[in-house]
Amino acid sequence: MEFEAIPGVGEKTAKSLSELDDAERALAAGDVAALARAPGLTEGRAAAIARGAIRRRHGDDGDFLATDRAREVYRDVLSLLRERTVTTYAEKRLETLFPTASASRIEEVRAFAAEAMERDPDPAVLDALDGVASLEPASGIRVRERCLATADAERYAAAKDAFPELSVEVVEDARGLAELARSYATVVALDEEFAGVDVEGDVRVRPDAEEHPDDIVPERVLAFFAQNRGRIRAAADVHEAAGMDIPCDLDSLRDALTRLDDDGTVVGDEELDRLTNAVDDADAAVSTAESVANDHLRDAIRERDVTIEGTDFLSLVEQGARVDSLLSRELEDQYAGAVAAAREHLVESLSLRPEEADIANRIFSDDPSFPVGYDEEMLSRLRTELKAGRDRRAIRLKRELAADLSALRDPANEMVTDALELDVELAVSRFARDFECSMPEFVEGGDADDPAGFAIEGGRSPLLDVPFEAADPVDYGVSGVTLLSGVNSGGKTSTLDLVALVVVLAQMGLPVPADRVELERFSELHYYAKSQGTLDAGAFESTLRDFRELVDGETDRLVLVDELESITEPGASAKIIAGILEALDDQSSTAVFVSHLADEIREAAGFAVAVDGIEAVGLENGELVVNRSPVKNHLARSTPELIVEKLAGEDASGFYDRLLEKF
Ligand SMILES: Nc1ncnc2c1ncn2[C@@H]1O[C@H](COP(=O)(O)OP(=O)(O)OP(=O)(O)O)[C@@H](O)[C@H]1O
Repeated sequence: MEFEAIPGVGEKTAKSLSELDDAERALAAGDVAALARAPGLTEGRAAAIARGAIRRRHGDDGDFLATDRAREVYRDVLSLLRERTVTTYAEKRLETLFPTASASRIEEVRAFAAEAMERDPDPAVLDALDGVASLEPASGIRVRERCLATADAERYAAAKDAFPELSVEVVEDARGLAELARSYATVVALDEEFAGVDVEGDVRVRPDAEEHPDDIVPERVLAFFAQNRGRIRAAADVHEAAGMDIPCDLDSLRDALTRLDDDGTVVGDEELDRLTNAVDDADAAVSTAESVANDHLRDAIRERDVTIEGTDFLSLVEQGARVDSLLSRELEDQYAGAVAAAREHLVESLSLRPEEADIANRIFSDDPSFPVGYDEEMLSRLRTELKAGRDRRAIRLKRELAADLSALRDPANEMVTDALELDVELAVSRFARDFECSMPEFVEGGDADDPAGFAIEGGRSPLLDVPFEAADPVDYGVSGVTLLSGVNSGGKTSTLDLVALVVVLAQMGLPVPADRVELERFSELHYYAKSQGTLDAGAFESTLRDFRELVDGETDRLVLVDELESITEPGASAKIIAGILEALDDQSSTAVFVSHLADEIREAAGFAVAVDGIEAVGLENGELVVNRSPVKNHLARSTPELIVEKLAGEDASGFYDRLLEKF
């Protein structure tokens, strides 16, 4: 696959993607977790790459969100969804959802969302999700006691690539191999021709090394599991809490994980512990054993009366004999007892096995001496023997555990990926539940004269500045081009926001916060927020240029414009808006223009522009009581008109009545 052809993928990223097994499948599936496993790719980058690949697959040009305000609404939607994730992965994965005009993409996400909405956001599952994150390749492994050896330059380069944790050495012949075997505990020869070569040391011939990396470097899989242990355990907990299918035997997985230390060493093996302790304690034990022997002998001497005949004594003195000979003559048994006690102490305190005890016993000599001393050389032999035993045991355990864990690597990856995907689904499910959503229905686009537009029943926007529970449900539908009039603060802007939100969600393939929604599949969303006041000539000109583009291009757009009149003086505004409406009407767009100049625009327009109105149903304690659902084909009375009307009712002078007639 040509990774460079994916938008935003440079050469470096393309290279790291191509190092990934199965990158094509991951891209096609938008599998951010798998993509994030490529060297040097973060989840955020992976999400962007997946988004590009998805767009390409569905022929989406990425133009759906055509204005800043439209993009803002999408960002708000993403925030609402992201707030409902537990893992960073799910946050990033949600960014692969985007509004689009592509029917196939919408359908794909709708199928996912429909399943997601069935998911039960059980607090126990959410709790367990807290510890889950994408698995990371093991890092920081450096094995010094093992090396690879080859006589072949190509093989050398390949092995260096495949086994960055090991030294790779070039050897010419058996002699070279023998030399290496002296510096490394284990040498793995890669060339077939070394089979049967007889050299001293631990030399293995493995021409198939690259196919069995976990055999050659068991540290790799051990470090992978050690470094990702928390995440894997959490993913297993998620599976149990959510009742998901588990792709391996959990007890064996958990058991294997408890046999691993954080740094990838194997723990919990009695024999290894015994050997490790024996190596560590050997010096101290010998020194204690020495004291034991000396105490023993001292006590024995103290308790004994040594009788020696004068002639014997004289001859001893004349021979220049030292106390040793006296010892050997008179106290042989006592010495033997003392040494036996020392040996017993040594063997017992180090829990030595018979072969090891044979060496240990020779640390104390059978020849009597006082004080009792020990043989340094023998002690060093014991130490070497114990160390070798310990290292053999450790590597054997590593190999065995690595073999168990190798088989669990795929299931562990699968469990973590599934748990992370579950978090994405649960975010959608919680969104749908929190905002009482339903799945929108797409209807055919209608025809040029009568676009299908949208129809919302019981829509409530989670983006309002009031709590969601306090939002009044809004019913509103538009097909074709419409003006939306209404009292100040009646909810016109909020209505446009709701329409934009619903359409963005629907075209992302997601459920919408309404009882029922029907809409056509719009080609683009153009949403213009209210301008902050009269524009200077330059800004006004560029706004007009924007609208020139708006009326020229794709059909079936949804255009939402909030109080465009404020950009310039009212008379000119009405004429400009009327002109834009005419052009939009010609190209079967659906448009809602919020305006206080509905009458003037209608007059200036060359066709019958529909006007809907958000009405105040009255004044209550000086506050407007508003019906938030726009009334179709109804020019809403303005706030001033309502107030004049109220005053007219309270005043008999006739002044307010005459004012009222002017409206
Ligand atoms: N559906 C609703 N439910 C509850 N409150 C709402 C709803 N719609 C709007 N509001 C409240 O009314 C306030 C004013 O709404 P909005 O700004 O949309 O009115 P507007 O008609 O656009 O005002 P203006 O005439 O100033 O442009 C909002 O800030 C919100 O608090």
